[in-house]
Amino acid sequence: MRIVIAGAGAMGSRFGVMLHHAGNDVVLIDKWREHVEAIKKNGLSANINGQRSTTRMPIFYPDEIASNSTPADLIIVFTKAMQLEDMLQSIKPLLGSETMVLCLLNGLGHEDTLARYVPKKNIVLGITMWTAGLEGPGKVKLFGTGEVELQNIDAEGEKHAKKIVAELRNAGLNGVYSSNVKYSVWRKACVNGTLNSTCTILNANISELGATTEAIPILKAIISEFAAVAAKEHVILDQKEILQHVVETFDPNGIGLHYPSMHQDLIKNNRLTEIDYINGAVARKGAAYGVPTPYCALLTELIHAKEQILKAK
Ligand SMILES: NC(=O)C1=CN([C@@H]2O[C@H](COP(=O)(O)OP(=O)(O)OC[C@H]3O[C@@H](n4cnc5c(N)ncnc54)[C@H](OP(=O)(O)O)[C@@H]3O)[C@@H](O)[C@H]2O)C=CC1
Ligand SMILES: CC(C)(CO)C(=O)C(=O)O
Repeated sequence: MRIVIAGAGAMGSRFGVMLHHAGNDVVLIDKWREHVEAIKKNGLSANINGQRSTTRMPIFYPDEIASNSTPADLIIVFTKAMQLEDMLQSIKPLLGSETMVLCLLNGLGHEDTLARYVPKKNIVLGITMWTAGLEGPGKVKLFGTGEVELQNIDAEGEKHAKKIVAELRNAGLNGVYSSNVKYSVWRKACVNGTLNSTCTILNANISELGATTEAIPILKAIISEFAAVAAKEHVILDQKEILQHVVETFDPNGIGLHYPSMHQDLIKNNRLTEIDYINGAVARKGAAYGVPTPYCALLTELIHAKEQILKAK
């Protein structure tokens, strides 16, 4: 399969490396200059569960995409939520009538952005519990395990979405076809809504947060706000099962030692965060539906305040 990874940061690098090793023709697109130059010169260096290896894959800046490029079979977008629109604009030459676009970004509402650039029959939406971190330009750290749940958003796309699941399984990425991706997205948003902003404010990894006596009451309160807002959109969340799913992430032998991507963005890299697409989205929707969301609203304000204190860009 000719696969383009649009946004080859931490997660794009993970998916790029694993899909390349499974025999796909993988091309990376990114705009972080030092990272792109390092990969062009030395390949992508990955520390995979303690074993270092180098993978050579073509990488381009968005402005290097020629207007007469051959369309990709599959484009996996892996920017931050607030960068998605710009990326979709840049990759227009790679979008053919048969090009499927898979979006696994954290947060809510990406299908609306995608639908402005991609026909609905070609959009595949999903979530992932894989993790990844950048060690520096051209260097990624890929620890632990994970899976991908995905589904076409239009009935016409089902055959293609199932083919993507097979391709992800072949690459060891543990693809699963979701029968209700809207539910999967809200369930994953609960994971990010409980872990990402809290670990960022507390400067803690997931296990450290989980070991505090405050963790469970805070998690329960946040999940109940997500559930009340999701119900207004006809998605009925199983709060007990979701709490259990989040508690499982505390395990240090799983992803417990991971610092959520929001922590990597703000504390490690001084970057703006995706808070407006996670707790911020729930607070906004809550206000519109008349549903109180005090935890989500406060967490959003605290993260924005921290972005300002740290002068994040
Ligand atoms: N990291 C993790 O463990 C996990 C992350 N996620 C989600 O996956 C998504 C990606 O996260 P992550 O990989 O951590 O993010 P990164 O910041 O590591 O990677 C995003 C990359 O895309 C590049 N980029 C953004 N916009 C453009 C553009 N218009 N043109 C070209 N390149 C662009 C960025 O460049 P630049 O740096 O110059 O902006 C950056 O290198 C997010 O939604 C995140 O929440 C989900 C599960 C786990
Ligand atoms: C790994 C996980 C689930 C942690 O919240 C994540 O999605 C992230 O880091 O953004």
